[in-house]
Amino acid sequence: MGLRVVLAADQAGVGYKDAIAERLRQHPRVDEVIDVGVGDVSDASAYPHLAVAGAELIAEGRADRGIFVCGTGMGVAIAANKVSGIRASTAHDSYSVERLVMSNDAQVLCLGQRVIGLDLALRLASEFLDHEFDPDSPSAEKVAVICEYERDH
Ligand SMILES: O=C[C@H](O)[C@H](O)COP(=O)(O)O
Repeated sequence: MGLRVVLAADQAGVGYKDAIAERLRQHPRVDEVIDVGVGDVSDASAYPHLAVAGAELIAEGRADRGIFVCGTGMGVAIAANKVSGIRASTAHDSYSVERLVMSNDAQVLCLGQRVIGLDLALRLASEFLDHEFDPDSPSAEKVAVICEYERDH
């Protein structure tokens, strides 16, 4: 089965979010693109509303991965990480995107529209979906520490 990918952005990230949506509809690993908004640049909803809405879809098992965009990629990451079970980070280079999945088993990649160019954002979004966490790798027990903390607090 392919991936269900949820996209979210505030008005500072909606341009890249829409471009990524178009690109991901052609991605061989993507079955479904779920867009939680904002719909256009006139919507001034604050980034935490969109990031939390997207992260909740993943936490509820209704999406597999998320790509969230704001001005820097940092606000949506901070907000998404407040949703229990979600691991999200900004990553603006290929190596970090690879390790975001392979080391951290993150479900959400966050990008900053005011920080990187569109071509790089599109490439990183695609690469993020090409990586698959190995639950038998040595990284798994480190991720488990995060999950245990969340469960116990
Ligand atoms: O992290 C926050 C985002 O970059 C957001 O798009 C812009 O937030 P600001 O208007 O508070 O700078």
